[in-house]
Amino acid sequence: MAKPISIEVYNPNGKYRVVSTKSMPGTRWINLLIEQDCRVEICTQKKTILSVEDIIALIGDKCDGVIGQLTEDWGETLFAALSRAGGKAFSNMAVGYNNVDVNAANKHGVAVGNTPGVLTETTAELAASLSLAAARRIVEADQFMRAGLYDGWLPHLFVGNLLKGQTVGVIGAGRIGSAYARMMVEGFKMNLIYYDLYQSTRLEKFVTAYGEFLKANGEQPVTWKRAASMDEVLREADVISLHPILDKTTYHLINKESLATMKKEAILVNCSRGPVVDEVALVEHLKQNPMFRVGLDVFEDEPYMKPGLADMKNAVVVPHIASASKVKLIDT
Ligand SMILES: NC(=O)C1=CN([C@@H]2O[C@H](COP(=O)(O)OP(=O)(O)OC[C@H]3O[C@@H](n4cnc5c(N)ncnc54)[C@H](O)[C@@H]3O)[C@@H](O)[C@H]2O)C=CC1
Ligand SMILES: O=C(O)C(=O)CO
Repeated sequence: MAKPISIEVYNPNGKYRVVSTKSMPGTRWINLLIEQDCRVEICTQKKTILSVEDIIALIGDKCDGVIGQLTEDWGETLFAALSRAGGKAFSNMAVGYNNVDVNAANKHGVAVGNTPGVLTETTAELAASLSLAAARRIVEADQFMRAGLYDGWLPHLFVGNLLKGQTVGVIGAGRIGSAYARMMVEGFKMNLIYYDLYQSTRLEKFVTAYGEFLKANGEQPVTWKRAASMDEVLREADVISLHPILDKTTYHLINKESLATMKKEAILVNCSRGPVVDEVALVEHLKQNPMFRVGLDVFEDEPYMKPGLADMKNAVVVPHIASASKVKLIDT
């Protein structure tokens, strides 16, 4: 029997009981639920990742809906528990929903929601930040400075990769991948090569128009290419950013073989989901190729990194913070 879990309650006499497994930013979502006659219970337990047992205890005997997080395993066990408690809706506070077994939810008559579109720019901006940090060796240089090792300017000190005129490769040119591509093309005048199951006509038009603008101003125009295979992107791009969904087709999309296909001095960025990259193979590749650099927001076994990754100077690692940005507050 799981221990009772601490909660904060809003609108205790509401007709529908809605549980949120975590406190979330702002109050607008709470007010919206209250307007719909919901009693809102927010889990305040000081534990970053709740277990299935913890969530079953939160659901209890009567629960109409749950708002959950990407760190939780929403499969058969939880949807069965929610359905037994009378639950009809589950909302994943995330764009990616690889942690949710939608078939199990359907089987138990629970509707599933996620948050597509709200993190497009913030995630693309972090991917751009990681691309720059890796290209210009920002973290290594920062550590060198703080260690008191800087004893004067030198022509070869922390030479990195100039992005202008290089090729950016995007794998998964959906909302986030396209936003990232636009930033890199427009911001750094990079050429684009992308691979996706679908054509991104808007992105192609954007690069064409920007190329024409540059040409009209006497500058080298940028170009785009839709690759027929992922390997084409891996072979040709200097910076490769991963933005597909995580499913069976993208699990370990980047593995020993695909890493070997990339340029020796390429930069790989992952802001999608950790298991898109075989992290053990990546660590080995980083060891063998010191000029190959990587920027990672997500990891295969979050919150852990595979052995050796933390020691690699050619890796920039941040703890899944692509969504962690503030916009002008609308409700305080
Ligand atoms: N690091 C973070 O904090 C965040 C990560 N994400 C991740 O980013 C992912 C993408 O988000 P969006 O761009 O909004 O989704 P989206 O659905 O607009 O784009 C995903 C793209 O991947 C493509 N794709 C699917 N399978 C593929 C394959 N086998 N090969 C190549 N392309 C493939 C799809 O056709 C689609 O264009 C989410 O599913 C989520 O996992 C999203 C938000 C924040
Ligand atoms: O929304 C998502 O998919 C995230 O990864 C949020 O950080």
